[in-house]
Amino acid sequence: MISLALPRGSSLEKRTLDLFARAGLRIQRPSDHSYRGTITYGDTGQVSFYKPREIPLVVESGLFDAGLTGADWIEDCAAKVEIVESFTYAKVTDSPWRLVLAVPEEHPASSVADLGPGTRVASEYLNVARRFFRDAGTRVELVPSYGATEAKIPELADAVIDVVETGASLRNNGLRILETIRTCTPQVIASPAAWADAGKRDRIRGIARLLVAASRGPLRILLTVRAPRHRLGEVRPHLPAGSWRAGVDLADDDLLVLQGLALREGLPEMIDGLLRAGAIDVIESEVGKVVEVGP
Ligand SMILES: Nc1ncnc2c1ncn2[C@@H]1O[C@H](COP(=O)(O)OP(=O)(O)OP(=O)(O)O)[C@@H](O)[C@H]1O
Ligand SMILES: O=P(O)(O)OC[C@H]1O[C@H](OP(=O)(O)OP(=O)(O)O)[C@H](O)[C@@H]1O
Repeated sequence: MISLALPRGSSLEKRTLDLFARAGLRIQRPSDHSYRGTITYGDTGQVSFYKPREIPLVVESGLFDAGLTGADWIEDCAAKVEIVESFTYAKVTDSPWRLVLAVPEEHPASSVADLGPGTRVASEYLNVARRFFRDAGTRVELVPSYGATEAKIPELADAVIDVVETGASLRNNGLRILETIRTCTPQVIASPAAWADAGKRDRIRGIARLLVAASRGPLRILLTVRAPRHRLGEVRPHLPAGSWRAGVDLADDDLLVLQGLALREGLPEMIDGLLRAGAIDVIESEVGKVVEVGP
């Protein structure tokens, strides 16, 4: 039986649960306010909901076999965990978010080196901030923040290190990015103890594989193409890479049924090419997930 720590809160909880659902990994809990539940994957595992910043430590210590949280908190905790997989969703977009150093629009600095000693920098990510300024050789005063970090300027701070996803929060608070410290993604992590256990490692890998399949599936389309056997040579170069022969049309031995996974981008041109090369029709089907065997 496996135990998982999943993120609680407005930023990662909903989209993480959506991903598990699309992966076919059923998480059940009595209500959205329950912090404990179960996951069904072969047998039944335990799921607990923790704040993203706490997850690296409860996984590192082995209290949980695995977890999912933001790379920013894994780095801030300097947690010794196995990074099993990364995804690209954030709170509202499907792109990585960034940890940035930001200052008011009118601030004269053009890089971190321009911040004078005694500059007050508010952040929730105190360890990342400490390492960043040490590496930059800049002495500042770090001010702990517990959220709404941009609001600390001007009373409590002169600059912030905070999360940027769409940039709306910085814009709305009259701030601009001075330096990007790192880009971050949600990551599946495993405890060193669970990773050393072949049975648990297999389970964690299996879960990660299904999550990857569910996150990539919707980017692709399954194309089913019917083409006369004698036109195969012309049609083949227009098929998606890695296509396969699915069979022969029941009504016509000379008609091949071909299939392949195509990316959504460039699909209209691919279909035009197939029809021009001799295909008699092309069927597009939505893909749920493509589970690949992996390393
Ligand atoms: N747009 C975003 N804003 C804030 N955090 C984000 C965003 N997108 C992804 N994240 C990531 O989600 C995690 C949020 O952690 P945090 O402890 O701040 O919880 P939260 O979900 O924002 O909590 P709350 O609901 O209390 O605001 C971090 O890893 C963070 O970087
Ligand atoms: O670039 P954006 O898309 O605007 O996203 C980033 C903002 O969102 C988060 O704040 P949140 O609303 O979660 O409040 P908090 O700071 O209190 O956690 C984060 O702390 C940033 O302020």
